Amino acid sequence: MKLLVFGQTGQVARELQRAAPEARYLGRDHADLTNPAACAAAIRASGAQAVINAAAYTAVDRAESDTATAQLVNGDSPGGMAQACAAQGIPFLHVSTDYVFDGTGTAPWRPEDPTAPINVYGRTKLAGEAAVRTSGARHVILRTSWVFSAHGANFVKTMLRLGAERSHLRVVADQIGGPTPAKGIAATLLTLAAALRDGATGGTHHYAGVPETSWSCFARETFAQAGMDVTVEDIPTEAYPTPARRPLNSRLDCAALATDFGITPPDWRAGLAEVIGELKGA
Ligand SMILES: NC(=O)C1=CN([C@@H]2O[C@H](COP(=O)(O)OP(=O)(O)OC[C@H]3O[C@@H](n4cnc5c(N)ncnc54)[C@H](OP(=O)(O)O)[C@@H]3O)[C@@H](O)[C@H]2O)C=CC1
Ligand SMILES: Cc1cn([C@H]2C[C@H](O)[C@@H](COP(=O)(O)OP(=O)(O)O[C@H]3O[C@@H](C)C(=O)[C@@H](O)[C@H]3O)O2)c(=O)[nH]c1=O
Ligand SMILES: [Mg+2]
Repeated sequence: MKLLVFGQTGQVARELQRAAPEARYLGRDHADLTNPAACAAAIRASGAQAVINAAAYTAVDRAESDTATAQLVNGDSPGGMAQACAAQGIPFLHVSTDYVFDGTGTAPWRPEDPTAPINVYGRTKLAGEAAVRTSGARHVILRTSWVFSAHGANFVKTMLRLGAERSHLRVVADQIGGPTPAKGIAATLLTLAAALRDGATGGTHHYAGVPETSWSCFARETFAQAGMDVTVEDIPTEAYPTPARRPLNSRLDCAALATDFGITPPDWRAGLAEVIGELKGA
């Protein structure tokens, strides 16, 4: 299958490159997501049989003050890509986030549950979802959460960096979710791209790591696996002020993906061991 991917340097894009090196990857210099028309034109010129968008504006705090850019990248360009896919008659796969939910309650969010983002990043990602759904393209919107890998910026790498400088860290313990290895997201996207090509009905699906955990427990497991002697103090969200509000309940119910496609949630602790091994080898 001739596959076109938006994104080259991001966590998911890097894992896609490993799993599907034959696909074509467009970095910022080839397709700038602040320019929706250019993204659509890149698809029309590509001759691709399916398109994956693995690029996004993911700086959650910066998005609060850089709203227009976040909206173009997360909202408008995915819409332009999906419309171009609809016109070409090819499927479009898009990645979204737990941050489209408001984080109330403790039940895992199902794909059809009401969305109500509480920060700019989440609102712009939700706008992207809506634009993809109304484009007329056969599509999958794959929501995931708390992505980590050996590449790019993520919580694991932040913790390893801070833990090398300090023996005591304070980390929020009341935001609960599923850390997700980028490698598993890439494999899932490739499986779904093949299924769409073969005529599967798409829709909105959830894919996140298990078991559910807090950021502070995620940090502790990171230090345990890395063999670092760092104590992690549990703190409430209020004790770690940030420009963007973050949902307390980021649990994603991934049952539909298993029922429809046989894809089950990854154990993030195994994914973490792989990533730490990769970082140590680097
Ligand atoms: N990271 C996370 O924790 C989560 C991510 N997601 C979603 O998963 C998907 C993949 O995220 P992830 O791999 O972590 O992303 P990263 O933050 O690792 O990388 C973002 C990618 O988007 C690219 N990008 C940003 N702005 C532009 C632009 N204007 N034009 C072209 N490219 C641009 C970046 O390119 P450059 O290097 O040039 O800046 C980079 O390749 C996204 O849709 C994201 O919303 C969902 C849940 C959690
Ligand atoms: C560095 C640090 C962070 N924290 C908190 C802040 C925050 O609540 C939590 C995680 O921090 P991050 O900056 O990694 O979180 P954030 O960038 O908001 O992560 C999110 O990114 C976007 C793209 C998504 O789609 C989400 O699924 C989620 O992964 O940890 C501490 O409590 N102590 C610390 O020392
Ligand atoms: Mg971040």
